[in-house]
Amino acid sequence: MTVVLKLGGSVITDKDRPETLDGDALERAAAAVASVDSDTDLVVVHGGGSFGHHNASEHGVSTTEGTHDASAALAIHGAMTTLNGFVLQRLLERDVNAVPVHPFSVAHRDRDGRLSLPTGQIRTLLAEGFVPVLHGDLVAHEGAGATVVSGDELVADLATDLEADRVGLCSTVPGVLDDAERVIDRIATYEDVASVLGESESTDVTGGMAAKVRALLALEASASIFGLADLDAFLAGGEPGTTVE
Ligand SMILES: Nc1ncnc2c1ncn2[C@@H]1O[C@H](COP(=O)(O)OP(=O)(O)OP(=O)(O)O)[C@@H](O)[C@H]1O
Ligand SMILES: C=C(C)CCOP(=O)(O)O
Repeated sequence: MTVVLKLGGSVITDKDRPETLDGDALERAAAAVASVDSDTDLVVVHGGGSFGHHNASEHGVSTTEGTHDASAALAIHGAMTTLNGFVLQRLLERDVNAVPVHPFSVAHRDRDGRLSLPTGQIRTLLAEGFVPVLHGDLVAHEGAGATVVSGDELVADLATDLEADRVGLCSTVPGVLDDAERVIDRIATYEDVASVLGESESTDVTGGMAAKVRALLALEASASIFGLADLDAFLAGGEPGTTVE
């Protein structure tokens, strides 16, 4: 069983305060990840939250607007590796065999923005009993310098390439909400939800919920979007929150 799990940056950080961790939430997420049985091949991806988005926004960098300035690139990538260090540390404290995989070092986009993410190292790490931990990052982008890649995009690529059985996005909301703030149970087409989908309420250069749903609709496997309270339920095999088919 292969599971790809994204821990939303908005969950594990305080998204409104630059470079501030939500230690309690990260602790809860780490405890949930530690409960996954060792037969499961688990890949964790985390987003940026208040690490990465603020830096990217300050430098005018997004998934389509790039930079050729190495110090800007280092500021954005550095914020993400700092957060990655905190995530790894919390996972290791819970005896999760977590190791980092930094997309900036391995992935790239072509001129049309199409992402290539090699997965040989991830497959090998999984086979050797590790839990690879990737994160939203910068990637080399032909003709644009370096642009942002969101954790959601990485999840979609990984899920396809690794033929994941289950895909989960743990966010700060309990699922995709309708205009009465109720969790929508299932989404089959973008048109079903286009009118209620918005961007993130905080600084977010990668498109918030709308981009998430688009990325998940493109997948073969069905995927769940849920809140931290439902992370245990998802990892235990349930389908909490919103299922994107
Ligand atoms: N219809 C909707 N239902 C739920 N959330 C929505 C909706 N429309 C917009 N949003 C926004 O999308 C946000 C979730 O997307 P966001 O990208 O911030 O989450 P994340 O993946 O957890 O964080 P990050 O991108 O930092 O990793 C919610 O906090 C909310 O502000
Ligand atoms: C802003 C950067 C560098 C990464 C964003 O990743 P996301 O939070 O998954 O959208």
